[in-house]
Amino acid sequence: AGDQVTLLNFWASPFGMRVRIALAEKGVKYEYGEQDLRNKTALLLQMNPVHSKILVLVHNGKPACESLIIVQYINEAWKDKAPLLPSDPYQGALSRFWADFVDKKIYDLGRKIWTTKREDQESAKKDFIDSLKLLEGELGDKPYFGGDTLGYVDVALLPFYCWFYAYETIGNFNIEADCPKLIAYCKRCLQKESVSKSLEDPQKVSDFVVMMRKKLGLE
Ligand SMILES: N[C@@H](CCC(=O)N[C@@H](CSO)C(=O)NCC(=O)O)C(=O)O
Repeated sequence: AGDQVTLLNFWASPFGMRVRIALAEKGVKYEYGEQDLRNKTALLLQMNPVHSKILVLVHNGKPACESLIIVQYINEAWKDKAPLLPSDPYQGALSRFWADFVDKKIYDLGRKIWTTKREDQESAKKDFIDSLKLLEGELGDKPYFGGDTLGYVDVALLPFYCWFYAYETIGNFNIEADCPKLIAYCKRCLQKESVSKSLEDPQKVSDFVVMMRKKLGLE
């Protein structure tokens, strides 16, 4: 029998979408295990005992945790197609730098936009746009961050595109107005099936965030 691959995930998680894109790029079939984060199963706690978070990739019974580590694992475990990282060490370091930048900035600033109000939200919006502009500059005129094919940085960043509508709705701003080239890049990448089938519907994500804000007493 072939590889036994299971994903312990939460549908709206941009981290989960990263791994879904990577697995699709590699053509790896997997079982999907949606997790209820308010009522974590023994399996999730057993597979990620340190953070007890999603997502976890379980490959032949062995768990891998942390989305960017999982994407690198996928790239090494299934080498026969769609390399996600350059073989050149320096280019690899640059890719890891920008994926780390996404990890450090985009999730936290995006979360700040929907969990704060007034001046806190305004400063989060500014920092968020500043971060996207840096990424837009790094992309330049390349089709993908790593060059001619979809790679590690694209996998790290693209999932957040389906959260942009939620950020814009709650923050009352327009990302495309400030970062037209980055939005054009996101839309172009969505034409790839590995991306379109891994990202969730922006309206569904936005509805989820509004529900979370109500639960947090922010609306
Ligand atoms: N750095 C990790 C983040 C995972 C995470 O935040 N998972 C969240 C849901 S998605 O926002 C999670 O599992 N939260 C549940 C909890 O914190 O109890 C990664 O890259 O995989």
